Amino acid sequence: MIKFAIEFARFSGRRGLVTAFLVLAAALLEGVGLVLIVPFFAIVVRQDAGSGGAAAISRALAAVGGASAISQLMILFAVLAVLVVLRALVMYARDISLASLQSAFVEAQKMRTMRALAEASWVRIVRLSHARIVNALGIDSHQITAAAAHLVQASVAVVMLVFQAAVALYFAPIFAAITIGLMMIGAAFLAVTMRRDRAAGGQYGQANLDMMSSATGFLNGLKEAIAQNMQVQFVSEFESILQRVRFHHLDFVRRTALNRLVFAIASSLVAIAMAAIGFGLLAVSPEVLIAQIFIFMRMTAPAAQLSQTFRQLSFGLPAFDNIERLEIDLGGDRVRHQRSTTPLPAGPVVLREAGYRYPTGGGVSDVDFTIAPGTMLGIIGPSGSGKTTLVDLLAGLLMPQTGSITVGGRLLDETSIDDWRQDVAYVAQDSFIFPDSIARNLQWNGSAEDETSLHGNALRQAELREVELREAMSITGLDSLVEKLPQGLETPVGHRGAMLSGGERQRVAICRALLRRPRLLILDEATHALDIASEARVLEGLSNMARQPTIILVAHRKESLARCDQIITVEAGVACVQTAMASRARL
Ligand SMILES: Nc1ncnc2c1ncn2[C@@H]1O[C@H](COP(=O)(O)OP(=O)(O)OP(=O)(O)O)[C@@H](O)[C@H]1O
Repeated sequence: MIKFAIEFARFSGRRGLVTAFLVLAAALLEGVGLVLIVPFFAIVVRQDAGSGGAAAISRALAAVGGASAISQLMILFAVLAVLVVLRALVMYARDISLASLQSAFVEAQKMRTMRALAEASWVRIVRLSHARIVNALGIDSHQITAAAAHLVQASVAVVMLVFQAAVALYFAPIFAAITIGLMMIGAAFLAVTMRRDRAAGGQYGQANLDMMSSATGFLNGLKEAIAQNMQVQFVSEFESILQRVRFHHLDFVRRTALNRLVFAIASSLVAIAMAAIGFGLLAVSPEVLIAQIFIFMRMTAPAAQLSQTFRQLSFGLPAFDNIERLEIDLGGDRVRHQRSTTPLPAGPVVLREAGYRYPTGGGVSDVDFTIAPGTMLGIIGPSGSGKTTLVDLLAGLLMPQTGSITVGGRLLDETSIDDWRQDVAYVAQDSFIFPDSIARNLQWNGSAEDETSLHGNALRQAELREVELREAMSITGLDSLVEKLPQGLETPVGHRGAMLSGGERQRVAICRALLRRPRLLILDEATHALDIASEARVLEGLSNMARQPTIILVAHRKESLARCDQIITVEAGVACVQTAMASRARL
């Protein structure tokens, strides 16, 4: 909790100080209103306010012209009315300030998680379940929003309580001391309960994560599930997880409600005991006794609030721990290397004894070959032989554990990898398609803005982009598809491109990759959904491009590799190079 509080305080900075000032001002105004209760009672019951602070207020009222009880009451009402308005204004500013602080904090948390995800290495990302990330940005963040609110409420309650305790000590020292003593005992019990609440919050968080995993699993396999009538299984699994979520939540709510009930009963009993002792044993005057019991009751409210708030905070804190663990798992704790701004030199991609092995033993070793710029390299091999690992090394998703990869003579390492990725376009066999129009999907290519636009020649740039778009659409055959569609490029493609065929989705993905103007285009079984003739047309178009990128083509069909200048056969993690002639002869 202290860690969370420190992080929140550090984030809040000057804005936090202003908010704290408003919180304090609201508490002070509440306390001043409380002080006026004693003279009110004194005036109503009789004209003697006793001694101490109450008498001082009474004397002050008399001095400002309140000679009679009625005029003193009128002055008190006027002061109270001003205080109520002032307090309402301060609370208005306080609530707005608190809410904006709280949402800014949660927004910053979410952005940190998103950045950690964006900057994480591929090795770390593949180990994580998507549900964990979605859960962190959804339910966990929601819990943190609530925890931040509870932290602020707890600070407000502490300030109010301290102030009210000071007022109570001044007006009714014995009763106030008894109340503070009782609160200390309550605090000791609270510490024990908070540990239990934190454990309950952890179980609740785990149940929510399981729910998210089940939902994403179902969504990812929706088609297969429906086709095989497996919805019932998913639904019943989901239902049992929901029951767990409900159980942990209700258990916590039940315990906090019980806590509130016990607190209310105990404080009422203490108030009755105070009245009995004060009136019977100590012979305290009725107006002073009523005022003191009133003050006691007012003190119990922030105390009860404080106890509830601390419990809610403990219940919500595991979400903060989850996000922190997620960021560590994503590598958020590691120091980012300084990004290089130097483009990689032109020249071949050279692999020298490059290797990458997963802890399970899979991967590739001792890979040696050179890819000349503008050539087409084919990669073939049985399933699980290491093709994807080799491609991930070339794309810079994995760093070689042994040997090296150079581009134009420059070593691919942490300092050059971002520049290299700028030059790479990667198309997977099931590329991601956004639930938007074809045009919007093509715009998501991440290419750098053309230099000409920086010099104000936007029209020229638009013409260039138009020419490139037409060329890319013609190579991929997307032009004839778009012609047939009633809304053309503006046709929506549905969730994950469900309104397109597998081959059409691949055409969109390759077209999008070409618009990136890549230096290296990786087609990782990216044409397998096209029929042989269509695939041949796309590959022919690619090899006839005016500015042909270096192309790496991973394929299972031997026909797909007919245009390759070089073919790598990967078997059990060992890559064997064949020249074009030899490889075509073997195919
Ligand atoms: N993230 C990973 N962690 C552990 N082992 C992995 C990981 N990714 C792949 N492997 C293992 O490494 C080996 C090579 O996998 P890879 O994906 O490179 O093969 P592939 O030739 O691309 O297979 P396919 O044609 O079926 O896609 C396999 O035995 C696989 O189980």
